[in-house]
Order: sequence, then structure tokens, then C-alpha cells
Amino acid sequence: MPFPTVVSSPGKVLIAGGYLVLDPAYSGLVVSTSSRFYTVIQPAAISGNIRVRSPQFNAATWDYSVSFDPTLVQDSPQNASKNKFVQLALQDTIFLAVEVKGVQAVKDALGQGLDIAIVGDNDFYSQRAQLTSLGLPRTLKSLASIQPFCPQGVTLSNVHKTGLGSSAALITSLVSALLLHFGVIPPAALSDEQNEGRNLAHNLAQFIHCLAQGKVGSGFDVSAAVFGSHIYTRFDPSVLQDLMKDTHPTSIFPVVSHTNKAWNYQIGAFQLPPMTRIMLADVDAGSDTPSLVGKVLAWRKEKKEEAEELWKTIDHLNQSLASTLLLLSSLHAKDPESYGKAVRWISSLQAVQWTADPSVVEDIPAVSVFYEAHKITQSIRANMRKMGVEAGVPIEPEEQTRLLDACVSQAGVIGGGVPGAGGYDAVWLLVCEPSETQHDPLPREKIEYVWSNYKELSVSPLLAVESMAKGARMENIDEIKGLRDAIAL
Ligand SMILES: Nc1ncnc2c1ncn2[C@@H]1O[C@H](COP(=O)(O)OP(=O)(O)O)[C@@H](O)[C@H]1O
Ligand SMILES: C[C@@](O)(CCOP(=O)(O)OP(=O)(O)O)CC(=O)O
Repeated sequence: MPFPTVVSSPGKVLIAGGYLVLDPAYSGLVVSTSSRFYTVIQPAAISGNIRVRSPQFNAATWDYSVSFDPTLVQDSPQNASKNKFVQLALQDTIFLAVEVKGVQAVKDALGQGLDIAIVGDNDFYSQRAQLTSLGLPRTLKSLASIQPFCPQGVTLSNVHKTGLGSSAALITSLVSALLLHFGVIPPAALSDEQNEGRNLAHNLAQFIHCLAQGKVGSGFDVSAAVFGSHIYTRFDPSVLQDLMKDTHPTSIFPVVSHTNKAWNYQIGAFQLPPMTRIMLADVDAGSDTPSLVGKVLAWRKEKKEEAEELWKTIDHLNQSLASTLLLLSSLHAKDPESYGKAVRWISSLQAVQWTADPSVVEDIPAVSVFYEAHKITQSIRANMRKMGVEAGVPIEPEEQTRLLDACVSQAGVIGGGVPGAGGYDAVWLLVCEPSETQHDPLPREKIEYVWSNYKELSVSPLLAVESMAKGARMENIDEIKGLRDAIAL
């Protein structure tokens, strides 16, 4: 591969399917974000070594020595801290490369040593402090004006994350860039949608992410980082059983290979409808996802029947949300003009008013489909609240209900909710984004106003929209604004 090798991977928002997606009988609706992690591989003059740098953070340089027979990637004793995610990504990707390409090919590709820089778009980390220090209001415009890949002024362990899934995006971009660099997958693997190379990158990234986290989760965050937005059905964790043992396996390839039928995840086609936009906000109050998950699963075990009924109801709604949003895309494809009319119509009205005029409903079919999507998102919220109440955990706590109600009642807002496991820390909304409108302000601007003036909770927007590029991709460094400067030595 010519230098520099650059691969990016998107962040994620699970808009439906929290908790359910842990069970292979159900699925989740995951939207990948335009906000991405970037891995840049360049040659370095540190023979036999790999230096990894995260220039957005203080004290974030890690040196590794690589040795062969057996393949080992070890922390330099001089490293000020450990980065388990990075070390495991290097160890197991290089191990796999040796297995597939042989020791000599890997030595050649390592050359005189590698410099690997990793940066994440600003959205992955809270920009509140940055905005305050610049005296800027919490708006999309302010966020767009901040330096790309802005230094955070803290160590990685002290950063305030926004929930886009930094570790999954990081692992996926790092693993894919290394696979490309060592020639294990061809560049086309990261331009075509689904293919052998992309599937291999997925399987390896899932394995490494599980190892680094010390558990096998549902994996929707890694699969979004690899494949982009989709309807995700998880894999059976037994596929990783042999690789997750304490002693390092003698071989990884047979397990992570695309030919291994034990990988039974499913990736269903999904994207948000045209002329809409997802809006995300970070709410300044954290929740502890693992403890929420533990309690919900304990309740499900204890109250089997009640839980199964609720799971089925929510699943039915989640599937309907996916099919209704996909139907909107197909209505757009069939008749873009009529679809555009629908978006302009509903952009100036609250959802409860969208279908009030029977002649509009008849003339512009997309209007009632948008209304259906609105009703489904509201029902999903109601049922997730029920799950929270029954399990005794704050999935959509009252403070978030009030915030979401204030947003969903604005003109042109289709729906919203608490992403993933829920809690206090984030909200998502789907709003209309008409290309031209007589009605000022746009739904997006109304929401920005609600958020910036909200008193009960401190709400800060993220810049992300949906990523239309399907997952991990190879980049040209000069096409990514600010990337060259951010990684400069
Ligand atoms: N910019 C970065 N550079 C290097 N490692 C990173 C970076 N961002 C995240 N990580 C790794 O990911 C870990 C965070 O993982 P985790 O707490 O699971 O976060 P998340 O929920 O965002 O995935 C960090 O401890 C670090 O090892
Ligand atoms: C409960 C879940 O289904 C969803 C959690 O989704 P989040 O997006 O809240 O996850 P984190 O990035 O780990 O904070 C657990 C899972 O699927 O892993």
C-alpha cells in the first residue's frame, strides 16, 4: 500500500432495539454517523517498532516492539500508560497477517517501523468546555467552527465521551487500516459494500473489541463501524469461545475467516429517508450502561412471561419503524416531487396536525407514512419507559421524557428517543430537512433553539448526520479537512 494508508470508520446510534439486540431472536436499528475515527499509517524511523499516537490527548503515545516466532506485539517499558484496545488490535491483526501472508511479507510491510496516528471527529468527545472557552453558544454552527480533531487537553481516561462508540470505531479503523497495509485485504474491500475482505475485517474487529472489553456484547457498534447503517441481528457468541480463552490461540484465521459459517450475524439494508436528518445531543448527566443492562437482564430472567410479551411488542414496533422509514425512501424514489411536497407540508406543522386535512392525505401519500413513523417512535418510547419502570432502571427517565416531549412537539419533527441503553446521557431526533422552504426557521433550527434554551438539563448538540458511505472506507488524507495538521509530528 502507498503511504499514508488512511482508513476511517463511523460512529453509531442505536435508534431502536436497545436490550433486545442482545438476543439473536430480535434485532436493532443502527444508524452510522458522519462523525468518524481515522487511522493514518506512515513509515517511521524506529526500526522494528510501531509508534501509536493519539494527538488529541495528553500523554497518548505508545511504543510497541514486534517480534516473530511467535508473533508478539509488546508494550515498550517506557510507555507512560497502557492502551489495551490499541495493543490487542496490533497484536491480533499482525498475528493474523503472519498467518495469512507469512512472516517475511509482514516484516517487509513493517519496513523500518510504522507511525500510526489515530484521531476521532470532535463529536466523539464532549465539546462543551471548548465552546465555553471560545465563548460560543451550543449550536451546530459553533461546532462546525471548532478546529477539526480538536485537542482535548486531558488524558484519554479523563475525556467525556458522547456515546458514539469510540472504541468500536477506533478498533475498526485501526484493524482495517492494518489489514490493508499488510495486504491481507485489497483496497476494494473497503470500497465495495459487502465482500470477503470487509467481512474478515468485521469478524476480526468484533473479536478484538470483545477481547479488549473482556466480554462478548451484541456487537452492533462494531458492525455499524464496518457496514454503516443497518438492521442488526447479532452473532452467536459461541463463535468466539475458543479465541476468548486465557491462552493465546495458535491460529485465528479459521475463526475470523468469512468462510466460517458460525458467524451468523445478519445485516439488513437500512437508511434514513431522504430530506430528513438525525439530530443528536449529549445531555450533561452520565449513566452507567453496564449497570442498566445488568438490571434489565436480571428483571427479564425473573419475570420471564411479562418480559417476553414486552420484548415482542417492542420488537414488532421496531420492525415497523424500519419498514415505515424504508417505505418513505421508496416513495421518494417513485415520486420525488410528491415526496418533497410532503416534507415541505409537514415541516411547518406539528405531527398531530399532519393528517388533519383529508385532501392532503389523499393527494400526498407520504404524509400519512411520516405520521405513522411518528406514532411508532412514540409507542417505542412508551414501551421502553415501561421496561424501565418494571425493571427499576432509568431507561427514559422523566427528565428525558420532558426534554423529548418538548422536541417532538415542534413542527417538522418526526420522532425521537433515548439511544441504545437509554439513561440520562443522550437523545436522538429525526427531523424534516426540506431543501427549500418558505417557512423559517427550519425544524433543525427550532430544535437547536429548544436545546440551547433548555433549563432542566444541559443539552449540547453533536454535529453528526447519517453517514451515507457504508461503513469503513479508505480515505485520501488531503480530502479530510484538518487531518494532515492534526497528525503532524
Ligand atoms: N482517540 C483514541 N486513541 C486511542 N485509543 C482510544 C481513542 N479513543 C478511545 N480509545 C480507546 O477506547 C477506550 C474507550 O473504550 P470504552 O470506554 O469502551 O468507550 P466507548 O463506549 O466510547 O466505546 C479507551 O480506553 C482507549 O483504549
Ligand atoms: C443495551 C444495549 O443493547 C445497547 C447499548 O447501547 P449504547 O449505545 O447505550 O452502548 P454503549 O456504547 O456501550 O454505551 C447493549 C448492547 O447491545 O451491547
